[in-house]
Amino acid sequence: MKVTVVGAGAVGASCAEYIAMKNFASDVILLDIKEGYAEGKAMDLMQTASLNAFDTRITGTTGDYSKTAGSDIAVITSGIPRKPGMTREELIGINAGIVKDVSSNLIKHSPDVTIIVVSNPMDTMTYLVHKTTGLPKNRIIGMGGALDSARFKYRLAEALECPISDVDGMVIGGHSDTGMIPLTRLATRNSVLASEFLAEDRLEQVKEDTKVGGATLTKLLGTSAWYAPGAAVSGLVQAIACDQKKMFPCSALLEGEYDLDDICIGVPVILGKGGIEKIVPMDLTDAEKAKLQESAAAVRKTNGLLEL
Ligand SMILES: NC(=O)c1ccc[n+]([C@@H]2O[C@H](COP(=O)([O-])OP(=O)(O)OC[C@H]3O[C@@H](n4cnc5c(N)ncnc54)[C@H](O)[C@@H]3O)[C@@H](O)[C@H]2O)c1
Ligand SMILES: O=C(O)C[C@H](O)C(=O)O
Repeated sequence: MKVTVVGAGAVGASCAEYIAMKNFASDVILLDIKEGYAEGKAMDLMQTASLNAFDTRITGTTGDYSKTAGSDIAVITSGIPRKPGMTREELIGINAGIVKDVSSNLIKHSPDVTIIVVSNPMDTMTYLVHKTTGLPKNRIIGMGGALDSARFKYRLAEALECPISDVDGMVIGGHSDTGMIPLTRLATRNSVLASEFLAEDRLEQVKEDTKVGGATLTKLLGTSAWYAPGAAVSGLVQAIACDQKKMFPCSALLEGEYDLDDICIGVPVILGKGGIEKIVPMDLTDAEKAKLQESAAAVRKTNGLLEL
């Protein structure tokens, strides 16, 4: 199993590290345009192999796509991250060109690849890859909801004063400060609804803290987060590589599902060796349906800025 990670920055390197630590891939290729950067990150990570007991070979390259040839899965993390006070949508001007160029180079060398898009604004970058590459829709996946759901569970456990392993919850919708939809109505602690333990205003606070999860970290760190994003991507990669049939909310191209068409946005999907093997329908309330339509309208507005 060969996995390419484009962008050896904060998220790319974290993602490569988590993939290696899980020890399911034979090769990880790290590619960056900054001279020597990916080679340096790869060497540093390889020097953890004996310490962390993994056999995955991590190889770095400065822009040589021939090294990525025959990749089963590729992760696109190349592009600029936001600074405090910015929205993800403001990154479109620089990142759209990078993502378009990178995805076309990847496919030239790995025509059967499954692409996971991480670069922001992620839903729009995922849509861009659909519009410009011609890859089948099941093989283009945007990562956002897996991360947002992990942050939701963190906030739920904080409010419930319980271990994170006790809680379950999911975030659907656009990967943006305003577009995320943490499904508080369905959140549970060991099958008991979170609403049995938490007052409505506390659940509302959990929802709001989840939505600004990325912005909160960006303010604290001066740039956006990388540990949880890297871990979330590695989970998606593993589900595909190991044909796990695992369910994650991911940005998927919708063609009528959830009453949405020609848009990539976060909904629950099953990931296995076929990439997105199924888009899972959900019984949403009218209010949740309306929120999803509102979130989609915002994603469409950003998609409208693409030069396709
Ligand atoms: N979808 C998500 O949930 C999520 C989570 C975290 C970060 N992100 C996004 O991921 C992106 C990367 O974030 P980061 O913190 O790793 O940034 P970073 O600056 O640390 O790393 C980005 C890397 O991309 C490289 N790069 C730029 N253009 C390239 C090209 N054409 N080819 C190859 N490499 C190129 C840069 O040299 C740099 O090393 C940002 O757009 C960020 O907003 C998304
Ligand atoms: O917040 C960001 O800009 C990066 C990423 O989308 C995140 O949610 O951590």
